[in-house]
Amino acid sequence: AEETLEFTPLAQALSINIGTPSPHWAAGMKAAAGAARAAGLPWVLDPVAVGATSYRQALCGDLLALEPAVIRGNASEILALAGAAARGKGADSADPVEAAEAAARALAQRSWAVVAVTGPVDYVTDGTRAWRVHNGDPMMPKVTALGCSLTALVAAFVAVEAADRAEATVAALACFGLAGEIAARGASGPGSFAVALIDALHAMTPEALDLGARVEPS
Ligand SMILES: Nc1ncnc2c1ncn2[C@@H]1O[C@H](COP(=O)(O)OP(=O)(O)OP(=O)(O)O)[C@@H](O)[C@H]1O
Ligand SMILES: Cc1ncsc1CCO
Ligand SMILES: [Mg+2]
Repeated sequence: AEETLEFTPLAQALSINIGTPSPHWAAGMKAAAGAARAAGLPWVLDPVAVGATSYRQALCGDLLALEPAVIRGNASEILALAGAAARGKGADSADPVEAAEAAARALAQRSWAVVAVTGPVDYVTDGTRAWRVHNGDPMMPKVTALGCSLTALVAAFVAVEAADRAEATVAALACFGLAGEIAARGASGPGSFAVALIDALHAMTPEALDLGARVEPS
């Protein structure tokens, strides 16, 4: 809260993750989102476990009013954010991605945001266009906070491709999922997988992403 007004304009994009909220953090999040909006910077929202508590629900309501460029969550989080019934278990999803597609479209249409629902096959929509991203590996949901990491990567992609936030989001999801596929080849469990994923992201090239991305319009 003390620094966001000065730090935010130094960035080209902002990622806000409500993972462990409290009033002091919430004030910092709102000040940062407001500073990003004032500076014309895109910002990305990760509504961690939003359906689990009324405090998170209210905080996300306040943050939505500050116009995120992209919202990235699992199916239960997107359902809860859109006001629909969700079965999320804390930060984990208990709903299939398909169950949140209509909620994602509705959320995108009533806000300015591109909405990404992640899971075995990811779904991205700007309210009009939509895509499915097939990249990923079943080891990914066994490492908590990979969704949070992905939201930060979405912010990085939006920072350099602000002209089309939806395409930037799709590319970030394909990149992260493909890195997961590469990491899984050499990993023996979630611990070595997490390390290998960082290495695979570091080694990713535009050519490898073009070859390995599995994206379809929906
Ligand atoms: N069963 C699966 N198979 C393949 N990829 C998956 C699977 N589940 C999730 N992923 C991938 O894992 C990444 C993180 O998405 P996920 O939906 O698990 O986020 P999340 O629930 O917000 O995670 P966290 O809250 O732990 O940060 C995405 O790239 C997604 O495509
Ligand atoms: C960032 C964060 N904070 C609590 S859980 C978590 C990751 C799961 O979303
Ligand atoms: Mg999450």
